[in-house]
Amino acid sequence: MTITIALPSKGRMKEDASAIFERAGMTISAVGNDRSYRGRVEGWDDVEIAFLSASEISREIGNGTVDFGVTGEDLMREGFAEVDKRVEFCARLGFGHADVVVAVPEIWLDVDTMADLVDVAADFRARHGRRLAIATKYWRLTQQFFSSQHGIQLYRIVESLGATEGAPASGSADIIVDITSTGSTLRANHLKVLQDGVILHSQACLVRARKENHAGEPAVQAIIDAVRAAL
Ligand SMILES: Nc1ncnc2c1ncn2[C@@H]1O[C@H](COP(=O)(O)OP(=O)(O)OP(=O)(O)O)[C@@H](O)[C@H]1O
Ligand SMILES: O=P(O)(O)OC[C@H]1O[C@H](OP(=O)(O)OP(=O)(O)O)[C@H](O)[C@@H]1O
Repeated sequence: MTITIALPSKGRMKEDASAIFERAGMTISAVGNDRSYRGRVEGWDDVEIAFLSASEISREIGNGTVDFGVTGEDLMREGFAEVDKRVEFCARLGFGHADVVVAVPEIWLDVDTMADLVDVAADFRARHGRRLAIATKYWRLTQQFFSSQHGIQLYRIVESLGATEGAPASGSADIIVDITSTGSTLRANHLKVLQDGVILHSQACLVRARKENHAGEPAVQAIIDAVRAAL
């Protein structure tokens, strides 16, 4: 059986992902020329590498079209409901750290916690004639956190495809749910993270698609063991 591992072909996780495999004793070389989207691993003849973007990798693992991948936990949890039934998070790799957070305008002086936001959402329609609007590209994580965990039902998600932090200032939304690492983009846009507003601490993970043909396949466990030993 050939085992396919999807690794980032570009973007912020590319270099660190390759370095982990190198340390794991799995040296990757491109098949054909340097711009090829296929690779192989020296000494591991039954393993092939597919180079994809981090977001494509999460989709391919969730659909089971690749066996393993390196991608952000946020992308997996946003992409698939009940993701732990579909995939196994085999290892947290120690890079690509970012938090998915709820952030509100700094000038909302009396809003510091999710409980405060529950009150704001409840009053919003009476005060403003419409529901609280949340800009995000993380609509699944937002719905789980607001509706299931905090019982907030009165809100509207405004899907954002970029520059989410600008939405409150431009008036297209009241608050945001987005990723932050250094916090500088939030500060530049006069937004603050709620004290209990971290939805997910994300980082790059080695993720395995739960596939029946993995049982009894020694190379599957060998890959997991090699990567864990490299951490
Ligand atoms: N400062 C950051 N901003 C955004 N994502 C970050 C940051 N730090 C780490 N990440 C993580 O990087 C991953 C996204 O990486 P990247 O933007 O390279 O991939 P992508 O979404 O596939 O790229 P593209 O949008 O170009 O297709 C996510 O898992 C995210 O959590
Ligand atoms: O907390 P910080 O360190 O400021 O990082 C957070 C910002 O970085 C990312 O945007 P980026 O400009 O990298 O582009 P992207 O959304 O295309 O990844 C992300 O979408 C945030 O806007």
